Amino acid sequence: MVLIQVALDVVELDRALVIAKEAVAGGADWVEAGTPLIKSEGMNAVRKLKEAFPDKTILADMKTMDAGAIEVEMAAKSGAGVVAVLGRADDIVISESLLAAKKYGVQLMVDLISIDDPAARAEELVRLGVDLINIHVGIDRQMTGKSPLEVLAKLGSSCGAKIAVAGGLKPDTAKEAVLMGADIVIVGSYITNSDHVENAARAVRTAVDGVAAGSKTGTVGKKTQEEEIFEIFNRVSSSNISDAMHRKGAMSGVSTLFPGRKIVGRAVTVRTFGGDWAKPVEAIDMCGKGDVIVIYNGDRNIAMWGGLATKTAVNKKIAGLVVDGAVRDMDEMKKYDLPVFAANVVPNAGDPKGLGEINCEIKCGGQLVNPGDFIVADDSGIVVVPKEKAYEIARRSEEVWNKEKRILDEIERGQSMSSVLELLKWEKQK
Ligand SMILES: O=C([C@H](O)CO)[C@H](O)[C@H](O)COP(=O)(O)O
Repeated sequence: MVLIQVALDVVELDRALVIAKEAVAGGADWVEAGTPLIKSEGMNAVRKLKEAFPDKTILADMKTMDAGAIEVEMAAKSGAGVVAVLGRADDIVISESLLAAKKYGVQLMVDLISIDDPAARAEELVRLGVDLINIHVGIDRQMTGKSPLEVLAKLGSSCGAKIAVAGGLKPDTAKEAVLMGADIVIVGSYITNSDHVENAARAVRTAVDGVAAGSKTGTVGKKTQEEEIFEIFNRVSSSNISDAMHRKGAMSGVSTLFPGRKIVGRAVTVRTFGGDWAKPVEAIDMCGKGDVIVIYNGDRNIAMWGGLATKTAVNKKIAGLVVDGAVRDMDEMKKYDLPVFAANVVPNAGDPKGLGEINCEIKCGGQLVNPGDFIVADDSGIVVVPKEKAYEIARRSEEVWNKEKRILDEIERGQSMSSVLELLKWEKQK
């Protein structure tokens, strides 16, 4: 039977115990004290998990790089049945860890996270006596689109050890991993950030067991990164994205004119001056469906956009308009289905002189915007996501969104925000 290991990558022990209970109820076999939990709570996390689940295998994800014997001993004596060390550690560390594992009657899992040639390292590890290897793509690399299935595919049919797979797995990709030979699927955030942990664990269990029962399975429908970016940005908020960008990227002094309307799209940039509306209007013709016109006007007291331009933009199915400047004809714009974000609304407009340019780097709301950058704008504000980082930021903002959903769930269950987040414990030490 394929095993499901729930990875408790949370820092609060109380939350970890609650999540573990629900995950086990949903079908998880092994319970992992994740590295963040171990760093936060030490071996107490392993002890408490073993106390709570005496019949379950507890894995301590130590990510050991040195002093393997001591770390394996520590985890084993605390109740771990499996201890995870890093495959990047020296062979002597692996050998010492294996000796300690045998001495204390526990299994050793060796994690191939960030290994350049996983197939070659797996062979070396098997020669050292390792019999459980984790094909793992870490959280940060996942944000750049890397998948453990790609690594698993390179490993070939068998490397002579049992194979665990970890790294952003969900029911469909867990199923793929089993189809590709995985013996253990390790699932963290899909389960731990779910607002219904038991159901999430059960979805993985059903997917995995379905393969064992020979259920038909197609390959995972691979969305393009662009499709994933749009799907995520349409779901998360500008606040989530700002958090994912460590509070970078948010415009100032520009806000929505029509509350409740959201923009997600790629920027067509325009630089113009003092209300000159020639380039802004010409830019409409250069937009594709779903693009966002982003304008720097340099003067917030003379309009360079109004009702006629808005109607033209709607005809072109443009996603929205963001203006570091003024617009006018609110009465007309209200009739059209175009989200508009601006710095000011005035009745006076400039002339079509043709100064400025289209699709150059501009500053809008204090933020640099380049053609093709992603713009996400909602009632909380406007964030600019550089096109070259868009996939990573989308995935990170999805993580933020998932975590907030989980915290909200606990607040809805009656806990206070400060207790859920253990604020007093994590305040900067005085
Ligand atoms: O080991 C892990 C990661 O390095 C954080 O410690 C995770 O447990 C592992 O990646 C599984 O978690 P997800 O990737 O969130 O499924």
